[in-house]
Amino acid sequence: MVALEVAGLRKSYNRAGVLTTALENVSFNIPDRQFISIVGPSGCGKSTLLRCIAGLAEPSGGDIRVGGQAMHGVPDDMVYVFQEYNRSLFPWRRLLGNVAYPIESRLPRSVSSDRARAYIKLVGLEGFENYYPWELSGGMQQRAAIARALVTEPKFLLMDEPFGALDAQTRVSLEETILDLWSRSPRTVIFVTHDIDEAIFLSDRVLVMASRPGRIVEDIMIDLPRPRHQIETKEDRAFSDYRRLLFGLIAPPSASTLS
Ligand SMILES: Nc1ncnc2c1ncn2[C@@H]1O[C@H](COP(=O)(O)OP(=O)(O)OP(=O)(O)O)[C@@H](O)[C@H]1O
Repeated sequence: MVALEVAGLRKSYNRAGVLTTALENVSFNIPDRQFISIVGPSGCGKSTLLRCIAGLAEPSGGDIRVGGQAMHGVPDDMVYVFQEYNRSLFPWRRLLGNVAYPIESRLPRSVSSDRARAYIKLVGLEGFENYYPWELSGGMQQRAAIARALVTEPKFLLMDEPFGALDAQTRVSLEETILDLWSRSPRTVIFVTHDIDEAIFLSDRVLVMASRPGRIVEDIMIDLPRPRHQIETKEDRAFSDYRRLLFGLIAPPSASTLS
């Protein structure tokens, strides 16, 4: 079943009379529960595309349909995880209060608290329920932001460079966590990243964008077995073939000819 349809999407920004076409004629469908990454050079419109899908930016043209329905405003069953984890948590709330926040007004307190504790455990933060965000490391804060996104059990998880500000080791560990969460409860994920290896490692499919205007130039199915492993998967010959293909599509010609 198609979870999301994007057809002829266009988005332009008018800033002080200067018109920037961030997206031009972007079209694709995402089946239910697919894990899809969007890669492309800086400024090609990845975040703009994600923001339009999330209802955070108004398209200038084209259609976005969620579950077959035209989208109006911010869809209920979609959550967004940003790169800036330190700005997405409430500093005055402890971890448990932060994670329970999206569900506490619509569920009895004991239910929301139990569910928040379950997600805190799933992201590996059990024992830290009473800590404030500023008492947690960057990786732990991003885990908390992921728990808070998932506690609503959304159909769609949208992530914009969620691990971009983390060190390499923390990033690897969070990639494992996201794959583990997704395998337990597959949902439609749209994941924006600059990192080609990360996109291949996580995804069922990678959309490649190019700039000026922002558009999709390639749509690649990633046919690697799951579960995936940091060592075995990345040593797979097919992984390096995808890597070479994507690098050639994204890197400027001078970089791809360097030896
Ligand atoms: N609010 C805005 N007002 C004006 N122009 C904008 C705005 N947001 C984005 N743009 C422009 O739209 C284009 C696409 O930007 P966008 O942030 O979507 O790209 P990106 O691929 O996510 O970039 P990066 O990888 O560097 O985060 C860029 O030229 C950018 O300058």
